[in-house]
Amino acid sequence: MKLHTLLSSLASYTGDVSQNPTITSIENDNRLVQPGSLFVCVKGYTVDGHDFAEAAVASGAAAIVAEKPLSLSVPVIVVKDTYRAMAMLADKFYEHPTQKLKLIGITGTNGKTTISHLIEKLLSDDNKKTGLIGTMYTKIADKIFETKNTTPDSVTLQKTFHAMAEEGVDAAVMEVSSHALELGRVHGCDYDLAIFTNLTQDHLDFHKTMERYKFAKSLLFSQLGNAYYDDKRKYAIINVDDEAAVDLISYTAAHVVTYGIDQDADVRATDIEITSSGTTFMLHARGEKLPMKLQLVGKFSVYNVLAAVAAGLCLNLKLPDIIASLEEVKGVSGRFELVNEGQDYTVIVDYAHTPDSLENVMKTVNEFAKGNTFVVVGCGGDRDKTKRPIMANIACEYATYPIFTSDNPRTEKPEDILKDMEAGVAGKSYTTIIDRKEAIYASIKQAKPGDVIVIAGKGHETYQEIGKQRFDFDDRVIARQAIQEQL
Ligand SMILES: CC(=O)N[C@H]1[C@@H](OP(=O)(O)OP(=O)(O)OC[C@H]2O[C@@H](n3ccc(=O)[nH]c3=O)[C@H](O)[C@@H]2O)O[C@H](CO)[C@@H](O)[C@@H]1O[C@H](C)C(=O)N[C@@H](C)C(=O)N[C@H](CCC(=O)O)C(=O)O
Ligand SMILES: Nc1ncnc2c1ncn2[C@@H]1O[C@H](COP(=O)(O)OP(=O)(O)OP(=O)(O)O)[C@@H](O)[C@H]1O
Ligand SMILES: N[C@H](CCC[C@H](N)C(=O)O)C(=O)O
Ligand SMILES: [Mg+2]
Repeated sequence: MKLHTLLSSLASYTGDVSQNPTITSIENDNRLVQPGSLFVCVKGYTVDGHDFAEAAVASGAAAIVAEKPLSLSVPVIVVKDTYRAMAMLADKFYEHPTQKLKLIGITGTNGKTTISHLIEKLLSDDNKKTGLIGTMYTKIADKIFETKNTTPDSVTLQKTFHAMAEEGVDAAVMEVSSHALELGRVHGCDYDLAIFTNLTQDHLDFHKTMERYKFAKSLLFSQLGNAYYDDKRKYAIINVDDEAAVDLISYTAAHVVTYGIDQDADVRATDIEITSSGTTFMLHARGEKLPMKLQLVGKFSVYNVLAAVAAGLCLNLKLPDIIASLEEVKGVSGRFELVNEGQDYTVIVDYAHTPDSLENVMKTVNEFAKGNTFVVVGCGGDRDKTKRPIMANIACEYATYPIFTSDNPRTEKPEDILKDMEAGVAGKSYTTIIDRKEAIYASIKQAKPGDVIVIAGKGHETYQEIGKQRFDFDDRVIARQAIQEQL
């Protein structure tokens, strides 16, 4: 694409654009620049991309987008905000890919990965070709690609949508993290449905206050737009049991569909019954009242299913088909995943890494545990420190035997993270075992018939990040080994 054509996506810029080179790709990392690339200089949290502009030109960059004039041999286009400009340029370069498919965005503290998989199942059961972008991977039809972030940067994102459109994908479902919203990674995405799960404490290291965190989430709903044409309706699907709902509804001009359990809602569950193997409830939607029998466990799973039902209805699927598809779902990898080697106690690996998710999971297991409960839990390094004592407190409140251990310490000292956790539970009874493998083994060695062990925080992760290195580590594999050694 010619530079001038690409620049038509920007509302304003300065700089000498007398040359009009052909642009072959957009990059924000100089190490990926090829001859003909447009290099966008982004001020990051670690380094400033402007410092790599010269290196980008040396690698063949045909033009630079920056926030200040730079003296270089190629055109330098100066904009106020390179994050925002990069998203617009990427959308243009990849020919507005999100206008070529249905796009469903899910935001909220917990439940995004789960709901995205539920909706993908609804769509593929309706014979649609699907795409998925989220914490575990990016999926284009049947092909799976590794991802670094839950929501990638805008160039990777638009490139992925372009690949989806080329592959003939009908609908893409994606997790939209609050970081992505705050950093404008999703500017330029044309969403058809936006879903809000819940807002509870996480990521305060990044957003600083809950108000600011809520504001970031709200950006998805203000971005949704207000097209009311019958073939391009926009829907905001909102959990009304969460107190942020009122604000989020006020930010959108799209159609609003609510879901909930405690409050009256367009899609609602009543008469919920939870066992260790599933959940039943009555589903109320569009004037109908139908029973549902899930293989997923817990009240939080009912919320996720209600969000998926609401999405299915907005996508014009039939209620009986939606119910049949969702009743088939056995679970999502690392979310309330049972490790069953025939032992007479229950072992659950779950991705709870926030206070709210830990509390939900522990409340759920307490509803069916016949014996004692254990929780093996840690907190991630280089992340919100204020959630550490709260999570420790929840562990002590809901488990008979809380065991504190390491999650992904990253560049922090594991001992320091554990000290932050312990600060929340002075005088309470708990055990601390720094090594996660030893902690898992300790819980399994002590388990008696009827007990429930929850191994929380890492779910599907197959690594442990210590320092800047990732080591092979899978809670499910370790738990299985430990159980077998006891049998
Ligand atoms: C705080 C944050 O979001 N950081 C993201 C950010 O990194 P950064 O600001 O540190 O980037 P940087 O290293 O300073 O580099 C600045 C610029 O210089 C460029 N550069 C850098 C070095 C070089 O040699 N050459 C070069 O050109 C970089 O490509 C970049 O454009 O930009 C990177 C590239 O897009 C992201 O991968 C990175 O996410 C890091 C890995 C991260 O941990 N992010 C987390 C906090 C995050 O975003 N999490 C959310 C939510 C998860 C959830 O739902 O719970 C997510 O969406 O994943
Ligand atoms: N609707 C929900 N409400 C509260 N907790 C939930 C809900 N759904 C799932 N959880 C809990 O949160 C954990 C993470 O779920 P999931 O991966 O679906 O959320 P996420 O929003 O994608 O998380 P992340 O921000 O890490 O991407 C689960 O393992 C479970 O403990
Ligand atoms: N997307 C979340 C995942 C946290 C998972 C947990 N195991 C941790 O490392 O803190 C984050 O990056 O904050
Ligand atoms: Mg996720």
